[in-house]
Amino acid sequence: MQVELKVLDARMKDCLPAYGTPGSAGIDLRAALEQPLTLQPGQAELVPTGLSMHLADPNYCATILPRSGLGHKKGLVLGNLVGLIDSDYQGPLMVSAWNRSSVPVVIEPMERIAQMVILPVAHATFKLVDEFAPSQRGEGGFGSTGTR
Ligand SMILES: O=c1ccn([C@H]2C[C@H](O)[C@@H](COP(=O)(O)OP(=O)(O)OP(=O)(O)O)O2)c(=O)[nH]1
Ligand SMILES: [Mg+2]
Repeated sequence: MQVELKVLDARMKDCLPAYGTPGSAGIDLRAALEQPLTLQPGQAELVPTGLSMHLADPNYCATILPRSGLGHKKGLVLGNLVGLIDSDYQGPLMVSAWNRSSVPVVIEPMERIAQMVILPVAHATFKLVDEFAPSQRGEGGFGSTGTR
């Protein structure tokens, strides 16, 4: 699919979003910062990506996810846990960077801090009923199947 993209920070022209390998699901997003940003333990800040994007097709959305290495090793994850980009959103793409670790984390300008995955979306309509057709699970949930 082709998606319209605007470069809001001229530095991004030299590193337009792209899949790292043919099999990559995510596109890394960079921090369009003027100077390094230090996040204290527990601190979250909105970091601009220097880009805006218009998916336009309501059958798709984009999600912003942590990068595994940063999330696991440094504790740099997302303040909203997962970012959801609506197909009609045209504003600046932002990353809520959250330092969930117990030591300060420094984000360098243009560092790849998160990744974006574009996903299909189903739009439901809801039909009110009094009873559901029986299913194997029924109302069991929240650990009802045990751990082994
Ligand atoms: O990590 C994120 C999450 C959201 N957005 C933008 C795109 C998205 O389409 C819009 C609204 O996001 P969402 O619906 O999750 O936030 P909300 O708090 O419900 O705001 P709104 O009332 O604007 O829908 O904000 C980002 O740039 N980065
Ligand atoms: Mg919303």
